[in-house]
Amino acid sequence: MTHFTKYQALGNDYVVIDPRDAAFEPTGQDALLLCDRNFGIGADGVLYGPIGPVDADQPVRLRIFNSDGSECEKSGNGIRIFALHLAARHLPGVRELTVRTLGGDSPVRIVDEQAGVVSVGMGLPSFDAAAVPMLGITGLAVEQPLLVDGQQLTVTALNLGNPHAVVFTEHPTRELACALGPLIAEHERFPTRTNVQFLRVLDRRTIQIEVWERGAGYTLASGSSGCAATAVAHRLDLVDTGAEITVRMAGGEIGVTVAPDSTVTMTGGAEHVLSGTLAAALVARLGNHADQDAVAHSDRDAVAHAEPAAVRA
Ligand SMILES: N[C@H](CCC[C@H](N)C(=O)O)C(=O)O
Repeated sequence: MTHFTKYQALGNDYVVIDPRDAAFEPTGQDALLLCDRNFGIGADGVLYGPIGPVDADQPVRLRIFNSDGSECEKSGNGIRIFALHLAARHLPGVRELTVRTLGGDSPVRIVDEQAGVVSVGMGLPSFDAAAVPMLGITGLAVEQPLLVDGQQLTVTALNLGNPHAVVFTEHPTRELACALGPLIAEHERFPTRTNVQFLRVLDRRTIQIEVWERGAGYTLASGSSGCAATAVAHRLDLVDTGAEITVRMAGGEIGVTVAPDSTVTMTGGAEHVLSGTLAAALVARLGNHADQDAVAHSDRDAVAHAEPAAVRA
């Protein structure tokens, strides 16, 4: 029996596959199928962990996949969700732990398990173009011109474990995110693609963003995006240092603090939505099973081709 759980954080939803419940380690193709809202469970991404021993004093390993099957280095909402899963299943009563992803180690504090409130140290942003990576410039990727579909935009790009590109706008809307997001996310100057935020600073303690995620498309919220946008507003001295900045997103709000040394901390909610069991026929198509037959492959191809064009547009 392969069990899964599903959580959402401000409408950004993740399927959690726990190695204790699953006889397979998901591949990108598996994530694509699990995230498919028609052929699978439906989610913006898949979290696979804890990988290896679980000990509150040691970093706990997590792999993160986007809904297009790509693996990403980090997810702010994903780490908060994973922390709640760990607290519920593996580390009852533990309030502080470290989550290790491809994007580095994130210190986590469970502020209120009942309410699902978790705080995550998201690290130090790097605005160095080489670190983002953003091609075509040397030095800082701050307020750089970017030609998108004949339009000259100004973007500030940064790496916070994963890549982000922030565009200021007076009117952050879903329509704008869906129109320009994919063009920036897939722009040739971002060789590893990028998450994209459309940012409006409302006052020195409040910002608003709309998000186009690399590998997932339009999402209602993104933790790392909220942190990236706050870091950009902070870099340009538009928000206060050391104060909790409220980040408004379509699915809800998180709080982000930029410390005097520029490290970023995020606090926000998440909740367990459902637990379920994957059907045996579906499980047979997941993981690196030696017995996969041609039918299983063609099924998965069908799912891949059924992905909405917008996801990879
Ligand atoms: N939803 C995530 C972002 C996932 C990042 C992913 N889309 C990528 O870097 O490819 C978050 O809350 O931070």
